[in-house]
Amino acid sequence: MTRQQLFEQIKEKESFLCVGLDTDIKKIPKHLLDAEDPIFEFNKKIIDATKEYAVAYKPNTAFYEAHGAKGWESLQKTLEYIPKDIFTIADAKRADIGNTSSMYARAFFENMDFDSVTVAPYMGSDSVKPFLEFDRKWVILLAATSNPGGLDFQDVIVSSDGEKLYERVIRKSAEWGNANNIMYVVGATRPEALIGIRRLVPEHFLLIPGVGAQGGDLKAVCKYGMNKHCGLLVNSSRGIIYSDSTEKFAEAAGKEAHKIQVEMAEILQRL
Ligand SMILES: O=C(O)c1cc(=O)[nH]c(=O)n1[C@@H]1O[C@H](COP(=O)(O)O)[C@@H](O)[C@H]1O
Repeated sequence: MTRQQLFEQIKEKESFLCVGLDTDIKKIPKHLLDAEDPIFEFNKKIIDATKEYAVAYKPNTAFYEAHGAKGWESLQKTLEYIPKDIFTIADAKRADIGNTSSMYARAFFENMDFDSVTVAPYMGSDSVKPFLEFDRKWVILLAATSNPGGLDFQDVIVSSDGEKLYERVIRKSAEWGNANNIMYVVGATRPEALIGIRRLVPEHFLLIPGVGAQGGDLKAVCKYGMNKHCGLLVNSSRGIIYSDSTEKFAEAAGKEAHKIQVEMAEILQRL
C-alpha cells in the first residue's frame, strides 16, 4: 500500500486507528475454545466488529509463533481475512545480517503478503536495507519504544550536541529509504519525544503503540506527533480486543474501537 492510499483511508474513515491482534488463547472467551482454530475465530469476529473504524491491523507474531505451525496458519488465515484496503503490520521485530534479513523480508512480504513489518535497528544498515527492496512494502523501525526498559539504551546521549541514540537511529536510517517506505515506532507513553522526532522526520508516518492498556494519551500524541497528512497510526491491542470476555466480546471491541475513532475524527477535523 502507498502512503497516499493510506492517507485516503484515514480521510475516508476519519480514523488512524490500528487494532492490535495480540490474541492470547488464555484470554479469549471460553465458548470459542471448541472451534477448530479458536485464535482465528476470535480474530474474525474482532475484525468484523472493528473494520469500519480501523485503518490498520497489527498482529503481533509472538502470539502466533507460540503455537508453532498451527499458530502460523492462524496468522495466515487472519491476514487473508483482513479487507484488502486495510494496512497490515506484521509485528515481528526482525533484522539480522543481510542475507538473513532478506529471508525474513521474503517471509513477511512474499510468502505472507503483509504491507509492513516491524524491524529492530540494532544491527544497522545492512540488516534493514533488505526489507526496503520490496515495492509498496514498509519497514517500521523501532525508535523510542513504549516500555520502561526502552530508556536503558534508546535515550543514551551519543554525541557532544546531545543527540540521543533513538534520534541517531532515525536520522541515519532516514537516509536508507524515505517517507514512502519507512515508518518509526514511538511509544504513546512518551509523547515529549515526538517534538524532536518531528523535527527529524516531518513527513514520515509514525506507529504509536501504548494507548489503552499501557496508559498513553491520544491527545498528547496528536498534539506533538501529527503532521498535515496525519502521519500517525495509533495502536491499541488489549484495550480493544479484551474489553469484554463474554459472548458479547466482539460487540464490546467494536464499541471501544468506535469510541477511539470518534475521538480521532474530532482531532482530524482540526488538520
Ligand atoms: O512495535 C510495537 O508495536 C510496539 C512497540 C512499542 O514500543 N511498544 C509496544 O507496546 N509495541 C507493541 O504494541 C502492542 C501494544 O499492546 P497493548 O499494550 O495491549 O495495546 C504490543 O503488540 C506490543 O508488542
